Parts: sequence; C-alpha cells; structure tokens
Amino acid sequence: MPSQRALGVAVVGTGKMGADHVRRLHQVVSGARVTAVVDIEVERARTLAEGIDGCTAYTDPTAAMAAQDVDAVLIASPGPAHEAALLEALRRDLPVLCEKPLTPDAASALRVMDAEQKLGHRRIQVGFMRRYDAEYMKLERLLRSGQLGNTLMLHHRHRNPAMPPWFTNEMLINDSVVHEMDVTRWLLDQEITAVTVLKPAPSSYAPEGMDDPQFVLFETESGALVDVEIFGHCGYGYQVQAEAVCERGTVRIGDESGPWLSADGRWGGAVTPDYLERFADAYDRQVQAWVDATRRGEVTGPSVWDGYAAAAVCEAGVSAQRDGQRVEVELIERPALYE
Ligand SMILES: NC(=O)C1=CN([C@@H]2O[C@H](COP(=O)(O)OP(=O)(O)OC[C@H]3O[C@@H](n4cnc5c(N)ncnc54)[C@H](O)[C@@H]3O)[C@@H](O)[C@H]2O)C=CC1
Ligand SMILES: O=C1[C@@H](O)[C@H](O)[C@@H](O)[C@H](O)[C@H]1O
Repeated sequence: MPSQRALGVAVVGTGKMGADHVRRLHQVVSGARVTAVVDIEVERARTLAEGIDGCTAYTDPTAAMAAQDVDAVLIASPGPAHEAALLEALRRDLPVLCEKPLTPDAASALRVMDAEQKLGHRRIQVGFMRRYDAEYMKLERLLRSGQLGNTLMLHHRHRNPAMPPWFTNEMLINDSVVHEMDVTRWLLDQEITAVTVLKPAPSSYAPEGMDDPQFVLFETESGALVDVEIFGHCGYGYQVQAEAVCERGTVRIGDESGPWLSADGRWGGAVTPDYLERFADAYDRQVQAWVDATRRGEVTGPSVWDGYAAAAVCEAGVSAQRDGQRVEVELIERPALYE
C-alpha cells in the first residue's frame, strides 16, 4: 500500500556493508529512516544506533522485525545468516532488500522461494547492485536495443586489491563471481547453462590454498560464451570491467572515468581502492529505488528467482572449480510469480 510517511528500516548486520547502508539510508536516500540496527556484536549495533535519533539497537533480528516502527528490512549479515532473516521477514510480510548472495546454496534459495510463493506476492529484492551502476545500465540498454545485433561473447574482469583473511577459494566463485553470474543473466536476458573453471599458475601473493587468479567460463542458452577473470589479490586497486562482443560492434565499460592526469612524464587515471568507492552510485541508486518502490507498495529489481539462479550457477561453479570439469547448471522450472 503506498505510504506518505518515511519508511522505517531495520538494518540487520552492521559490518562493512551494513554500516555503509545505515549511513546511506540516514544521509543519502530520501523517504526512509533507520529505526533499528541489529548485530550479534552488540557494541557494533549500539554505536551506530547512538548516532541516529529514534534508532534502537538489537542483537536478535526477530525482535527488531517485531518492533512497531519497522516497516522494512535491509539484510547485510553474512550469506549463511540470510535464510533465517528472510524467512522471518516473509512470515511478517515485510519488504526486504537482501545483500547478495540471496543464500549460499540453491537448496536454501528454493526454501526462500517457496515461502515467498506461499505468501503469494514478491517481497524480496536481492542486492545485485551492478544493475544500478550507470555504465552497466547503459550497456544493458544498448544490448537490449538490438543496435549491435546479437551478443556473441562477454569478457569480464573482476579484480580486488586483496581479500580478507577468512576468504576461501570457493568464495572467489560464490561471493565474487556471483556478480558476473547476475549481470550476465541480466545483460543477455537468458540463463547460464554450464560452467568451467581454469586455473593459471597462482600469483605468489595468493594466500596458501587459494588458486588466484582463476578463469571462469559460462555457456548460455543462446550459445554465447562468457569469460570472467577473477583476481582476488591484484594489489593495485579495485577494478571491474566488461566488454560485450556483438555482431556489429563491441562495447567496453569500467575503464574508470578520470580524472586523467598528465604530469611528471606520466599520464593516467586513478583506480578505485574498493567496491564501496567504485559502486557508490550504484549502491545509492539501488537503495533509493528499493525505498521508492516499497513506499509505492511495489517490489522491483533482482528477484528471489535471480538469487536462486545465481546460487545454482555458483554450485556448478564450485564443483567445476574443484573437479576441473565442465558442469551443467540445473534449474527448476521458473514459477509464475517470477515470470
Ligand atoms: N554488494 C556488494 O558489493 C557487497 C556485498 N557484500 C555482502 O554483504 C553482506 C555482509 O558483508 P560484509 O559487510 O562484508 O560482512 P562483515 O563481516 O563486515 O559484516 C557482517 C556483520 O553481520 C553481523 N552478523 C553475523 N551474523 C549475524 C546475524 N545472524 N544477525 C545479525 N548480524 C549478524 C556480524 O557481527 C558483522 O557485524 C554479505 O552478504 C556480503 O556478501 C559484501 C561486500 C560487497
Ligand atoms: O560483493 C563483493 C564482495 O563480497 C566480494 O568479495 C568482492 O569480490 C566483490 O567485488 C564485491 O562487490
């Protein structure tokens, strides 16, 4: 139902992303206010709540969702904690923006899909924020326009300066490449059908036990081929680039937009240090779109189907990474709620 009052949002998980979303909801986005922050680390939530009028700190997501002033939930806890929070929000029929991944595997994503279908309407938007990045949006419009003919190949490069110490080999696929799984499905408007993972000799900066970088190959329904270079420890900055190769032209995004500096016998631009800077506009646009749609009583953006499809591709990807084999992606038939 459309609402005139500011949307009261509970932010669940107040680590790196959650704290940034709290700041965004409080200072950048219009039409919303942070009424609850939730973290199992109580001091983290308390410190954030202290800076915001009318905001209460909780350690239990269920208690926060029961509060009178909570109209919607933004989930930014780690992936394995998403299912419980999503099911509780659906039980209370609360709108949700859930950071990627929807859940860590296809079986848990299906449980969430089942609960949303039983509710009978969409409530969940998945935080695949690249769909809100200005350059990706232009690329999507261009490919959809048909101006360049069919898309034959996509080349993705996804480089992080370094990964946190707890980051695993599998997470390169299901925490990092999951973004390319989503943008590929979105840009090409079709499903990924198979995944292969190849591993070059690792960088000497890769932690023990991590194959870094890796080369991931997707096949899609139309027969397009999509490659992803995932590099977790490139050292120099955060860089996300894509190139579409079409029948009548190619398009490239992510080459940083400047400023380009010529000085001291050198020329060049800067590379952003982290995703918070590279995708700042995309996160802002994503959360504003979620708040606006929720206040209109609508749900837009990446759906539980998109979260499930990405989880299924992740499972195939992790299996391909482990066994060195091409692995086909298995999807259930798409339910009518997500047509
Ligand atoms: N869209 C994007 O570009 C990015 C998305 N992410 C996603 O955001 C989510 C959070 O990631 P980070 O902020 O990097 O993690 P983080 O480790 O910095 O923060 C997670 C927070 O959640 C809290 N927490 C753990 N279990 C909880 C529970 N059951 N209930 C409430 N709080 C709980 C932790 O104490 C911690 O404060 C993940 O799903 C991750 O994949 C992370 C980085 C970038
Ligand atoms: O989602 C993200 C992180 O969780 C992930 O670890 C990074 O590789 C991605 O670039 C970032 O967007």
